[in-house]
Amino acid sequence: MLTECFFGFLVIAFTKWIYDRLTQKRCTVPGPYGLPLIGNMHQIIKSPLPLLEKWRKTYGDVYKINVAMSDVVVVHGEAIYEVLVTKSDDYAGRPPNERFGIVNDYQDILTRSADAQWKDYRKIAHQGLRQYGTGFDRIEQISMDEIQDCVERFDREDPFDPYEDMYLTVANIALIVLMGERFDKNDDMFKLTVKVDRDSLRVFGINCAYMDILPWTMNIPHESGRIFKEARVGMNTLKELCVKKTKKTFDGDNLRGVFDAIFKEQEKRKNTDQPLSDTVFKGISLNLIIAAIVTTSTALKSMIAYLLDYPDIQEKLHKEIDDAIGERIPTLEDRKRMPYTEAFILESLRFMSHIPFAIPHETMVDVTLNGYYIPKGTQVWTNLYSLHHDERYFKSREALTRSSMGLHHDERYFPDPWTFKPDRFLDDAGELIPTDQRKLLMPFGAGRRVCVGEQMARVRIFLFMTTMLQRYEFLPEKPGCPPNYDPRDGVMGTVLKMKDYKIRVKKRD
Ligand code: HEM
Repeated sequence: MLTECFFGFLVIAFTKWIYDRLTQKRCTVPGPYGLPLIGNMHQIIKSPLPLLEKWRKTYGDVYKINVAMSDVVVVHGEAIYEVLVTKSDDYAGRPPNERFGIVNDYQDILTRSADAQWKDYRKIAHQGLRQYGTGFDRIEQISMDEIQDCVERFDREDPFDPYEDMYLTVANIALIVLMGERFDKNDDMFKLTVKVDRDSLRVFGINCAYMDILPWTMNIPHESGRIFKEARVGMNTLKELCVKKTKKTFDGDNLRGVFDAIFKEQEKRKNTDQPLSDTVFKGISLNLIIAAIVTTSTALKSMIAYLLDYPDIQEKLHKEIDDAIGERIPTLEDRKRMPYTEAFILESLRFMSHIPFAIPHETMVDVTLNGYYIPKGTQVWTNLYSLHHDERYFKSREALTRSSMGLHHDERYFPDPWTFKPDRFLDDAGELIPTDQRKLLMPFGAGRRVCVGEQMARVRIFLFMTTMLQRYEFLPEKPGCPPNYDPRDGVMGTVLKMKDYKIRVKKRD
């Protein structure tokens, strides 16, 4: 029966493929040939980053591959700026793939194409996050307690892997910010959050992309199918729990976190012509949880690794912290007076580019990009990883500034985009170069679909890093042997991570 279904599916899929090719106005973007049905999927599953770079060199900044029977236009270089920023509206769709559907049936921010509802969902999330940024002093206090506890646990003699501790701390901080509550690591809510986060990472990785064309494989008993099922059940339970718990304990005079702010908005909209349904509330809640944890914790993991190889950079960070903060607890206000630390964070986000292709976009109308015709409904990947290591822009501060201002950018300097160099984001006076001069740095994406949690992530990273560096000097497990933090050797899943490593710490006087 299973075999018959499979062959039945192949015949239908093949007929559709032929039909599409004969009837549609074709995308004129060039690209490598793939196999029937699976396209180039078998090639990119193994190590997509170097392969996409190879194709860029062959076909140019805009080329087409085929993944799971869909054309995917891959964009590199400054064309990314056109896709994400200058013609943002035209590219602000999301492909309606099967895996996206399990998040909340497209009734959420992350997976929904840009329409009036999506705009409204983003507004609701922003309102909540903004209130947190300005109003919730208590949250800052509890988050800092959580970070301090984590940093306290680093006080060990033996070498240790800092990641798990940081990951759990970031997860708890996300829950504090969103729900206004600090959870015990053994609390069911906390354990479920961590499980959903880890399962979704596996489900949305490139090696589960085949489920988009073979959705029935989600239901057959095999390893990925099992994870998929667990992820779906976990997500449903978690979002249900978040909304139920928020409503049950809500006190309008004492907003505890972002979900309270969203619930308040829901109450306000009751009996209006724009109500906020529980389904959407759940979708937004789940988005904010799953997007917040692994991104921020993997970023912290790489940041510590760079310090181990660059004692001089670590020394500059220590000095800035000593001068600007001293021994008191770091605060958000300190960021303004700490350009070197900010440059270090920007360079770290550039260097690893943790979400290498952003999240897939889709064209909302027929478009022309670099002279090629791309029909409405085509999937588009913006290769931020490649952009952030593109020698045309990241070889020197001058090149970055010039290209960001739209001036010529094709001179060849010595290649150093693979060198970790916070100074590239500082001017001659040691101040952070203005945002409009680093437009091609887009670790959070840009334009209409820019990351909703950018500010929250940057604040968390700043507070975490300054608290750790205030207390310790970070050293490699074996003197003179820092871990391999080269992104080209990173582990590629939904996010790009470096491999695990151990550190030693020395308490600072
Ligand atoms: C270092 C941490 C983070 C990085 C590097 C990061 C990066 C990104 C990127 C590249 C995108 C895709 C943009 C696009 O589709 O073009 C994105 C989207 C998103 N991020 Fe983040 N993110 C981080 C942290 C967070 C946090 C803390 C939250 C929530 C509190 C969050 C919530 C979201 C949401 C909801 C979207 C979807 C936006 C949309 O589809 O309109 N992210 N992020």
